[in-house]
Amino acid sequence: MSLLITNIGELTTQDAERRVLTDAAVVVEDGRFAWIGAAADAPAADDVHDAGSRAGLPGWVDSHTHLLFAGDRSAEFEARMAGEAYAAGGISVTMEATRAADDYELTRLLLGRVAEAAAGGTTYLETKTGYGLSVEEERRHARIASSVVDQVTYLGAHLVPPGAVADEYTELVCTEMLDAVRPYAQFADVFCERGAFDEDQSRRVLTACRDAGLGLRVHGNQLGPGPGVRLAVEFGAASVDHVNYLEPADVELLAGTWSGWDVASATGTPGVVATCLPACDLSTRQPLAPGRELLDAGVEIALASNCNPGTSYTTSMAYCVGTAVLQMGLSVTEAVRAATYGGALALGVQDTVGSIEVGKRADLQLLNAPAAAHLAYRPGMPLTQAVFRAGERVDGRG
Ligand SMILES: N=CN[C@@H](CCC(=O)O)C(=O)O
Ligand SMILES: [Zn+2]
Repeated sequence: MSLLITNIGELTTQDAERRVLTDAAVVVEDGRFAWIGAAADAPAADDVHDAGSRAGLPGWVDSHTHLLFAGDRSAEFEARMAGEAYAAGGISVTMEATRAADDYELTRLLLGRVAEAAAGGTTYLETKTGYGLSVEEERRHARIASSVVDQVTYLGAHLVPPGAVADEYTELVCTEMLDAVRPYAQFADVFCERGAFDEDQSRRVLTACRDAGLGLRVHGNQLGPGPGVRLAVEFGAASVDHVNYLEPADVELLAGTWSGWDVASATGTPGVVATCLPACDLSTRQPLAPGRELLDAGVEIALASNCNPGTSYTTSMAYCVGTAVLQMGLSVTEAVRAATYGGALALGVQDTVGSIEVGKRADLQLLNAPAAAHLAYRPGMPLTQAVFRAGERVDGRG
């Protein structure tokens, strides 16, 4: 079966030339883009979807989420809005609630959040463990997550659970817990921050997970300057996430990892992606990550929702894109790229998703708007009209 999506008023491809086509069409065959061009030249297909002159763009690639959780932390949020600082310790509140939820309940909650993300245009999703924090619970969460999302990141090193001794827990994360989660995960992560894991503990986690064959990422420089970026670069991590407090040396280190990459043609060897999480920054009252500075230094950035109950309870990538344009100094094109191709780079799947190119998975969203600029021009409006993942509608409206 082939599908022609035609009458696309503005098509933002995010291909190597960053082409934006007008009056465009795409043909999908076997779940992949088989043809892209002017609507007037489009070949026939078995099925036709008329986009009604709407704007089309790649589906969002959300490269940083913590979707597997139960419980509510709105009181903690309210306290923060009244002036309290965010502290890593809140993670244990969610740990308790999540441990208490059975498989059925956790799967139901996860599916609901994935459906919400899809309705908002997300077509590729990563999620992390990190609310289990025991061998059996981390295994259980990884198993459930792997049956629902595209990629699972092992985050046993999210918090030293209450009552545990930091060095003993770190050893568990590096041995028995890692073995238990390994079959379900593609990446590993560590929350390298004051109140979570220090530099030495983070290095032990990254070493063990790298030796177990997992790709690496780091939660770094979120609550203050620290060693997160330096460690991510040292270990050749795929991404370092948060990056709110960067010293000039951190930006330089990150830029150095991109020396073998040609930004203009998106070819070469990718470096360490800096993942900015604007919804989290606003919800924790941290300075917004310096996305503009990073781009200007030649660093590829990603935008992600960081959906979690503590610091960022939203799956809305459109909100992140709008904020990046309105408050971080990115152009609409740069923000859309960071939320699509940038996310794909952070997850190592840029050859498969993240742009509209022949051969890639047919992940595309249509907006109830004539141009992608409306994402920032009309902030907060529910603009997503239709979402295709591998050529199939996933927005629940089709
Ligand atoms: N910073 C670490 N982990 C999450 C927050 C987790 C929580 O507070 O529950 C984040 O990415 O912001
Ligand atoms: Zn996170």
